[in-house]
Amino acid sequence: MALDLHNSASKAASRPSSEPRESARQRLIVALDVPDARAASVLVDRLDDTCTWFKVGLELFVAAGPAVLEPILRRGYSVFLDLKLHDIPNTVAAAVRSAASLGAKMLTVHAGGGPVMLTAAQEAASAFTNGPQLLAVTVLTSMDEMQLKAVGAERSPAEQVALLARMGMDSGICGFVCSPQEVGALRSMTGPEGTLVIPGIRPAGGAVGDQKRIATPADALRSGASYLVVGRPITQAPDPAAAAEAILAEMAAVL
Ligand SMILES: O=C(O)c1cc(=O)[nH]c(=O)n1[C@@H]1O[C@H](COP(=O)(O)O)[C@@H](O)[C@H]1O
Repeated sequence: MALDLHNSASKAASRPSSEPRESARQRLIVALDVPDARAASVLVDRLDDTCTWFKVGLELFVAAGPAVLEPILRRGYSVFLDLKLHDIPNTVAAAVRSAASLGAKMLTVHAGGGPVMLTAAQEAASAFTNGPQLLAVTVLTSMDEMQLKAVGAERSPAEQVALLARMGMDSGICGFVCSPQEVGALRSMTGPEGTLVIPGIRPAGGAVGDQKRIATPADALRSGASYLVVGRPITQAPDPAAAAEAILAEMAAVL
């Protein structure tokens, strides 16, 4: 069922503002990287009040389908649909149209798909009044210089991110996903109106896992991030709500 909840009261809007924790809460996106809708529902329950955004990515979307967004949206959360679309322009534009009515506020495409694909995706998204904002994923935070070389990209991650972001901007896109290490440079390129969504967030001393280009929540915000995407440091913590609160406190301290 198509949902249009953009005009309904959001979690953020329905609560009194108590800056700066409230500001932090509105900029924290928790990645629901779980295997099924039941696990997602349990996490959303446990994290209530610690964030206003959830990210639905490939693991959950492939397992549970578009219907998994519905209960999250009904509870007033904003949804970032992270499908990282990357295909020929016609196919990506069609997928953007299919995703546009699901109620998500942000949707990812891979910048590596090239300028024609990005332009087609942006044109498809722009045709929807309440469609999602497109975010172009630049260089995955799990890639370092060696892995970039392995796929034939000779530039450093920072140079490659800048090249892809420039290409995205030329295609009409003003939202990007990059690592916290490039967010400052991208902020200079986009100015204040750019939406910079930043994964690769690791509280000091926490497990890094497969991420390569990382920084702490405070450093990412200081460098100019609009939103922080956090998965395992919260979702795999023994007490996810307490882990989220600690990240909110760190964010709030620099806001
Ligand atoms: O597009 C993304 O969200 C994304 C881009 C990127 O470059 N790196 C990255 O980690 N992500 C996503 O951000 C989340 C990070 O999860 P954790 O590493 O568990 O915090 C995952 O859901 C990734 O799919």
